Amino acid sequence: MKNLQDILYKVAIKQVFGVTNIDVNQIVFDSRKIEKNDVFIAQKGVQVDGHLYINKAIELGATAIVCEDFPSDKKEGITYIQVNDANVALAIMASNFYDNPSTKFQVVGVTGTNGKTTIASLLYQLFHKAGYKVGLLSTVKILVDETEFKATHTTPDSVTINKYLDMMLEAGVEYCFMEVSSHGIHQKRTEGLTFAGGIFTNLSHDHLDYHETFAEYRNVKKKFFDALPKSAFALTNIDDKNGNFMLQNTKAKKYSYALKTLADYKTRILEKQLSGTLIAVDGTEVWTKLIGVFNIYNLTAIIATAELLGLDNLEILTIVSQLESISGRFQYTISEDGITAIVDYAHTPDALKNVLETINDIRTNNENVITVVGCGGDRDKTKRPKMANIASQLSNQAIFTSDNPRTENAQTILDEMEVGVSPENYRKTLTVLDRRQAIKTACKMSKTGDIILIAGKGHENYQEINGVRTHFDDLEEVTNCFKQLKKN
Ligand SMILES: CC(=O)N[C@H]1[C@@H](OP(=O)(O)OP(=O)(O)OC[C@H]2O[C@@H](n3ccc(=O)[nH]c3=O)[C@H](O)[C@@H]2O)O[C@H](CO)[C@@H](O)[C@@H]1O[C@H](C)C(=O)N[C@@H](C)C(=O)N[C@H](CCC(=O)O)C(=O)O
Ligand SMILES: Nc1ncnc2c1ncn2[C@@H]1O[C@H](COP(=O)(O)OP(=O)(O)OP(=O)(O)O)[C@@H](O)[C@H]1O
Ligand SMILES: N[C@H](CCC[C@H](N)C(=O)O)C(=O)O
Ligand SMILES: [Mg+2]
Repeated sequence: MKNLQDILYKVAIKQVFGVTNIDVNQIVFDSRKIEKNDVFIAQKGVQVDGHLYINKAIELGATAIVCEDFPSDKKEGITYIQVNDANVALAIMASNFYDNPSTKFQVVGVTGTNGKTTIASLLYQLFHKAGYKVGLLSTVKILVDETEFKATHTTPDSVTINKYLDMMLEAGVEYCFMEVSSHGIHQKRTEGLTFAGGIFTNLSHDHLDYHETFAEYRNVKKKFFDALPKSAFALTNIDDKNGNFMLQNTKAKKYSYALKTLADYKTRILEKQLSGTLIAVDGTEVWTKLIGVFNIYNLTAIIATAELLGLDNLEILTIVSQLESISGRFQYTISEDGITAIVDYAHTPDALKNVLETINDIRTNNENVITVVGCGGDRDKTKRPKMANIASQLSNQAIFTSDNPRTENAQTILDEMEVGVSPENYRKTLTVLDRRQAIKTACKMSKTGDIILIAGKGHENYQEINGVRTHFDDLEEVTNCFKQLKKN
């Protein structure tokens, strides 16, 4: 139980009806989860308006309501609090409820279109190997020291974030690395948190269904840096054309990293292979198992962050050479016949282009690159033709298939992808609706030395069709195909 007055500290309140000096059980924003003496926050969502569920919440036991508009029929004995922005109020209340855990240890946020999971997870690994207790909030999983929890979002809602930060504190965690998605910033899920630092990776096309324009998407990302406190560091990739823009109005101490431009932290690539990359950091040569120029950007951000958080330089570089790649990020397996299959979470045009360029860069002979790729349903439709164009342009064979059609018609998604293929590349493309069959087709079409890229799902272990998720794992599928082919 917490006193409502205490958890309302710093919330911009417009009007109060009833008493605030009462004890509340939990902060809940979904009426279906209300229990006795909870406080219900009514959010104006994307699908529905939470204000419609105020009375339902009261029926189930809510004693206090936080909302943007007062209902016309206020119930006796219930406290109503009117706020300007229910999402902000929720975030501040959630932080207060757990006694502001983010102020008590170092929380670092990573934002940008691609590379958030990679950077946050590798920072977790690095600090863990350096002997610290670490926390992670990522697309793939949540880690409280070594205990793993399932992630449902890249950036969870503010109650969930603070709940895990509190658990981390209890477990003696000193550093937490978390992904900060554009949806998260826009829906104020990270409002009220005190960050020790912020990292910008890059900005390219994604989520233009939600943010409508690229400028709006870019401005949302910038807001994360605008809100950083003076005590924090703000680290940006200045090789990215929006790198400087992100830090324009931040109060935090500004730092930059790059591979090309002059920057505070700079890395040079010396040698690229399928087994890893040789890099030079401040004149020291380091071998890393990570592959692809984009991953060297990620690594540079990681090295800079570890330094900014006070780790010893030599220790950082020693650990960097031991870092393991993240599940579903350029994860590869080689068949007995010498066919390489790479599973990668590239689900944006830029990521797909980077991964295919990396593959083309490291392949040593004239073997074929076969790409299996799809685009998610109920997501940015303008990505579809672009991704199909990139896949067909940069591969010898592109097989378009399904990737979580969700509530959309899977064939329609494929039709929308195909529109992006230039006429000279038509002959290199094929559509196979069923992802399992598409992977099988790729395996059958390949011969020794060929590289199969299976893009878009990475670590995901499901395929979502019409709201139903069934088990599906790209790596598992291709491994099975390899075994089958061997038998035949
Ligand atoms: C588009 C989007 O971001 N939606 C998020 C949003 O849901 P919503 O606005 O649709 O909610 P809604 O259904 O309209 O309901 C509005 C309010 O009424 C409440 N309600 C609703 C029904 C009811 O019976 N009672 C009730 O109280 C809801 O709890 C909610 O508070 O708020 C919910 C609660 O926090 C989120 O779970 C939900 O994430 C959905 C599931 C989602 O898929 N989000 C994705 C797009 C997302 O956030 N992705 C980013 C990563 C993107 C990336 O960078 O790649 C992420 O951070 O994960
Ligand atoms: N720095 C980078 N620049 C461009 N592409 C990258 C970078 N890092 C990773 N990628 C590509 O993007 C894919 C997704 O990487 P990652 O999961 O780290 O990104 P993310 O930002 O967490 O994505 P999400 O928005 O889904 O959480 C990778 O599989 C790889 O193809
Ligand atoms: N965070 C991204 C992941 C996309 C992954 C892809 N497999 C898909 O389902 O579209 C999103 O929710 O848009
Ligand atoms: Mg992620």
